[in-house]
Amino acid sequence: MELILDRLTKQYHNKIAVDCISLNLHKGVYGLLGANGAGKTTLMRIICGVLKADSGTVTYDGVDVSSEAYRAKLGYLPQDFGYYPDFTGMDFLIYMAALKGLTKIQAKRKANELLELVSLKEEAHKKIKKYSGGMKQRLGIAQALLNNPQILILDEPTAGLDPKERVRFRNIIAKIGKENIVILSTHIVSDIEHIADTVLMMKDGRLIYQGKWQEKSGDLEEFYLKQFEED
Ligand SMILES: Nc1ncnc2c1ncn2[C@@H]1O[C@H](COP(=O)(O)OP(=O)(O)OP(=O)(O)O)[C@@H](O)[C@H]1O
Repeated sequence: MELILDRLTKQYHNKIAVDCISLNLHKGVYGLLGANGAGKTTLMRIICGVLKADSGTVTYDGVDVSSEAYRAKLGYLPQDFGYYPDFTGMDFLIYMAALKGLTKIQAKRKANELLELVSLKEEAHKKIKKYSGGMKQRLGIAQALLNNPQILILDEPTAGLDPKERVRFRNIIAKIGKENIVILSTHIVSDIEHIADTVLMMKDGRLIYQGKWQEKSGDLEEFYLKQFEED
């Protein structure tokens, strides 16, 4: 299980959003930290194959990001995920499962299993427009897991969650990260300091820090703020 980013670069007009990023990722939770505009979304969209890099490659166990085989291993929750407000959580998952090629029976079984995982079983037959922000995010994670992905990409998944929802969310991610590669982006240090096995920090399109973060390394928030002090 190895995801390799090799010298990824992406430029918009005269702005370099991702600047020669190389990384080797294995099983575990990666917390991608960076201020607004650091390039997190651009990088994640490249890893998902939604956006093509100007140069560089993304491969998973040797399979290129542009291939169907790669996509089959990928789960993605974008920043602005479009839900269908009049669908129930269950209908939505079954619909998304059909789009991903599951049969009706598979879809039903998987939807039930995932609703359980994200603690939405009781709300499964409620319309999404009645869901709280946290419930929607959990449903978003569930849809990203429909194809049993080995790579799970979550773009700012904790935005707008209350503290209780954050804890619940962390527990779900920690569980998934035991067996898979999970990359989640945020600009909130406390979202990742307790669950990320590896901290990645981006600034101006570059990776300025990568590594484990433990108590003895000091205060992550302090370190993070220091990187942005001159701004
Ligand atoms: N489609 C685009 N056209 C032009 N510039 C863009 C485009 N998308 C992103 N950018 C610029 O590229 C840089 C990186 O943006 P990106 O969205 O990847 O950052 P981010 O770290 O995800 O920020 P945020 O947390 O605000 O989403 C920013 O300066 C942004 O303005």
